[in-house]
Amino acid sequence: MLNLHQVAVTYPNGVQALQPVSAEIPRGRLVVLLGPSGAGKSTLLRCLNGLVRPSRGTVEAEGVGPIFASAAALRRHRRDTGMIFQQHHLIGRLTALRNVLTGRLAAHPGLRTVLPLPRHDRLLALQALDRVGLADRALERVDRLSGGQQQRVGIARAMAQEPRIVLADEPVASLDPATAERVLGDLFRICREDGITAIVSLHQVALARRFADRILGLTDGRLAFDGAPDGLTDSILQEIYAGPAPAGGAERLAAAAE
Ligand SMILES: Nc1ncnc2c1ncn2[C@@H]1O[C@H](COP(=O)(O)OP(=O)(O)OP(=O)(O)O)[C@@H](O)[C@H]1O
Repeated sequence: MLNLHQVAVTYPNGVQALQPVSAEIPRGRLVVLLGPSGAGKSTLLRCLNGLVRPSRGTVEAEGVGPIFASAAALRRHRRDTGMIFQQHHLIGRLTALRNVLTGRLAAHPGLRTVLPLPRHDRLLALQALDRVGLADRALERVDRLSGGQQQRVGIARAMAQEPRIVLADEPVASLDPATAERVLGDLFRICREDGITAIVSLHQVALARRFADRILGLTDGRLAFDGAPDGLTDSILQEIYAGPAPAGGAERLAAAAE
């Protein structure tokens, strides 16, 4: 379970990126964050992984409590939380397996991180690659893989961490539509199989409808929609993407609906 209570963020430059947002996300739920550029999706994800400390409000995680209460709480929460990024943040010259193994480092604090990881970790990493269909590419340099395969390695790295929660910031934004759908399908399938809570920001409404149990729609830092995909009507989409200002609204809505 993840609980956001009145979470608001104002950056030091005065930008109010998030107005008070509250949401309770039960364990295992697959949540998609939608909203136009600048709506606050990344900021919300950064609050959920502890990279941005909210100016107001609290974030609570199951088994941890308020994640900003202490350095130990934040560490515990981060250990439970796998991250997937748009540009994957992989190390190109290392093999897929070595990249996935970095997902195991958090399980070995201190000196263990400079020693070879135990066989158990290598097995977990290989299994994670197998689940995204890349076991046979385990020993290949990551920079020789396609964009979709690299993002699958990113997913495998997050899964090797054995997380309770996965946070992904536009994980398929740089992939072609067919690859994006397959990669996202893999991510949500694994999360569903393992009961992992997933919170994923996307720009594609169709993919959100297809994969999410629940959609959070942000506009101008405000939660404009919180519900099942069925409830995401055209007028709500209009509100999320077009916002109160008409300039450019129709184009943004059309682009998002593609
Ligand atoms: N580190 C920062 N310092 C100051 N302002 C920031 C910072 N990060 C984001 N912002 C501002 O906060 C607002 C929300 O940005 P955020 O990146 O959360 O939106 P987003 O919905 O993820 O957008 P995108 O889809 O383009 O990634 C924007 O106005 C942005 O310019």
